[in-house]
Amino acid sequence: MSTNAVAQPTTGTEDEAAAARIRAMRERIDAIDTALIELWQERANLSQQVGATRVASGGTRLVLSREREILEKFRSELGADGTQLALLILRAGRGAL
Ligand SMILES: C=C(O[C@@H]1C=C(C(=O)O)C=C[C@H]1O)C(=O)O
Repeated sequence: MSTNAVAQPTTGTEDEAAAARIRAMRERIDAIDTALIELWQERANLSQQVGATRVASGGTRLVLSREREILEKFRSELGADGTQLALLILRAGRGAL
């Protein structure tokens, strides 16, 4: 390896055919992770804008009935992990209370 070579994460197998398949699947995983991060940030920004718009018009920062709907949607699609994920998503959109 030359001194400028970038270290690649190991595939965890010595089998070259399996390693090639793993590398290909990891490309898609990396693309999904990038999309998730972008969507996470876009959603948090939108959620904060909704809250600011509502407060500026005399409303409340949060609407708990709407948050319950979102929690239920994630729970029904993803089970208990969905509930935990939705709680994190909602928290990201709140910013500093
Ligand atoms: C974004 C909103 O404001 C708040 C944030 C929510 C969210 O992040 O989904 C949901 C309800 C509100 O507590 C909204 O009312 O839609």
